Amino acid sequence: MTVEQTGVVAQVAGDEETPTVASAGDMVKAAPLLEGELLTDEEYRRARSLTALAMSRLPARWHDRSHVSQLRTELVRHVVLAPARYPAAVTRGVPIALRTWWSWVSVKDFYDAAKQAQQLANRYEEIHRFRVRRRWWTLATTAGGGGGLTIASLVEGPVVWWIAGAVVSAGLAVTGRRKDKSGRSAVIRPRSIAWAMDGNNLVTAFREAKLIGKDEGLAFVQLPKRDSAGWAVVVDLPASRKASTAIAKREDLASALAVDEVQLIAERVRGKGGHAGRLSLWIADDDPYAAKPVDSPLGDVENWDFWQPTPFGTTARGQVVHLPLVWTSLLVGAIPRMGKTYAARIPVTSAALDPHVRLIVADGKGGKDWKAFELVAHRFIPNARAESIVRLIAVLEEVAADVENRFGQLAEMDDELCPESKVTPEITRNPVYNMPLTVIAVDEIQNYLEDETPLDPDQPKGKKRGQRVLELLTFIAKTGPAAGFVLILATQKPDSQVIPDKLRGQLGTRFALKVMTYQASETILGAGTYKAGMDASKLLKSHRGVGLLLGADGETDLDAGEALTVRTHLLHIKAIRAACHRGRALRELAGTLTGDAVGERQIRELPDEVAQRIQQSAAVNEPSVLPEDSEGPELPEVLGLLVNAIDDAETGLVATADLAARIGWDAKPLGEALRRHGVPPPTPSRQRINGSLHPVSVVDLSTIRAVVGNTAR
Ligand SMILES: Nc1ncnc2c1ncn2[C@@H]1O[C@H](COP(=O)(O)OP(=O)(O)OP(=O)(O)O)[C@@H](O)[C@H]1O
Repeated sequence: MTVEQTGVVAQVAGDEETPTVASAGDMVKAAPLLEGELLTDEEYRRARSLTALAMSRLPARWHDRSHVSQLRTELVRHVVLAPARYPAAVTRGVPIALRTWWSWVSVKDFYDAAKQAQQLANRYEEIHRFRVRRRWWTLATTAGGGGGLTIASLVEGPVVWWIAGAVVSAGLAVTGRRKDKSGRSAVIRPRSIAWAMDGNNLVTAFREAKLIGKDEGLAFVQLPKRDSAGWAVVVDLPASRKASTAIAKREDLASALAVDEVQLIAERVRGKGGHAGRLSLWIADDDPYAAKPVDSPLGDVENWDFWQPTPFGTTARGQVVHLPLVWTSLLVGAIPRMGKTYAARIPVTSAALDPHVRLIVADGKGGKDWKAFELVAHRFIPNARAESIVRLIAVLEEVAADVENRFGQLAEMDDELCPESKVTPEITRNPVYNMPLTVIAVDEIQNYLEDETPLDPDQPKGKKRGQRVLELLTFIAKTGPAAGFVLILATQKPDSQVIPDKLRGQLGTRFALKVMTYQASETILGAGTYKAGMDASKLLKSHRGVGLLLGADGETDLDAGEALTVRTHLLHIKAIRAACHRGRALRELAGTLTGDAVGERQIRELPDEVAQRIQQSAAVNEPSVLPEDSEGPELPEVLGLLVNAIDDAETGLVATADLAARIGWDAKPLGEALRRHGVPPPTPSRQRINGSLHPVSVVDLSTIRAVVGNTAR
């Protein structure tokens, strides 16, 4: 028996009766007698790594005790079925052997090749010579073999014939054996992961998933071995096969390996030692997200430096994922109750714990989820009621002015202090410059963006409040990061109407928890992510707090183009409140508690020149309104009618039939007229919109606007 202690391997002397000592009639049991050799830490480590190395050389199935019973079952099955299978295999083998012999004796390959090359007449004599020679060979072998066996049987008895028969029948059985197709049919029990990890089975799985061709194989860079609660293996795909394709087809591979896709973690090996065809697989024994979530370390820390990446969650393999947010912004999206607010609050809590961060929080849901941040927030918008939306607009205008102002200040600073026209930790922490890192968190952002109330009550057709919020957020997201502004936006309605491309494109880090459709997943993660195998609609509803994290702007350490599946740390409201109390105390000490948190609710007005610049920035992205007087003699009739029929706030796709009804036309002539006047249909031209059961013909309003704008110019 070996007892393992840290750094020590001791040998127990045996299992003899433990010595006892008699004292005053009592029998006292002495400690077991140990005999051992003391090892240094280094020797112990080396011994362990040699064992691990030796283990890794064994076939994967031998690592796993549970697999033994599966092997036993398979063996018993083969033995039981053998008496029935053997004669059948021999029977199948006879015609195959005869066919093969006939093909050889008639020199079929040579004959066919000559015929195909139209050389049969020239070659016939040669072929005939071969045929005669092979017939003689057959005759000689049969006669020789038969004669030899007859003589041997006269000497040794009939056993010779039995042996010869056994050999020939075994040969025929091998020829006629049914080549088991790999796959589930050959296995009567569910396959274990250890079984799938055996080299050949892994190659078969890759073939079945169509990740490699029938004749291709895998090169094992690291043989399958146990790695925490799962199996790890690194393979090189055949030349020209890409690891990214394998990642995109993870579900097919999981099916071929007979595991749930949540158990299969496939990653490219990058950097030194990696290349585009090197794939690392980790297959968890069980659902890695079923375990208890890890508590956030932010619950325990006294303070935090927001310049440092925030611990955000863990991967399936238990590695901690840190989220750097300076220079970038975060978008979190999911269906309700999947952990969106919990996820968004993690970086906001780390900001609350840094006394040099200015916090602006808008809670579009309006409840207690964000209330604790009122203790530290420079601006706090508690809900999405009318007065709150008006205030949010004013707050964002104040921020936009601050963004502009900071760039002016940075331009004036000496090169030593500001080498790159960007804020630095020194600048953001020094109250003299008044340029703290500023985190703007907006939960349930759709409740603000969908507000259709006109900004100016006297102009009912003018800009809507939602449009204004979008315009300001886009401006801040686009211009603000270098000046120290970070946006953290969360929504339970991730569609392109709510988060248009022009805003989403500015948010460099995206976290998609469970959503219902792959389109919603793409709205959060970005176009092309579904095709690359990133689909948050495939996440399970039981996996709260689990999402795909993608760094899309190269500013973070996250891999652009490859989302990481992360389960967020758990940070309950109680811990957040305590963190906010600590953050408030730290701010009081540093003299950085400002704004709403100390009752200073007055908001500065937006200077005219900044308002104009925001306007210009919004106009570059998309003309938000149709040209005022675009109804002129040169505007075709259909476009003239549409100018009046389309609301300024409307964007995106509209059903052609709907648009036609507004101007009293039929859909078909409208479609034809639009095409005639240079308004091409979107791709695809028929789509499901507004919950329609079937795809309907659609028109893109921005294309109409662009054509009207060009025609009217
Ligand atoms: N990392 C996590 N692990 C386990 N459970 C979590 C995790 N994060 C959040 N949850 C659980 O998920 C539930 C929903 O979280 P949250 O309130 O953040 O959802 P939401 O998406 O914001 O919902 P809603 O849209 O209704 O506000 C919470 O009860 C929480 O306990």
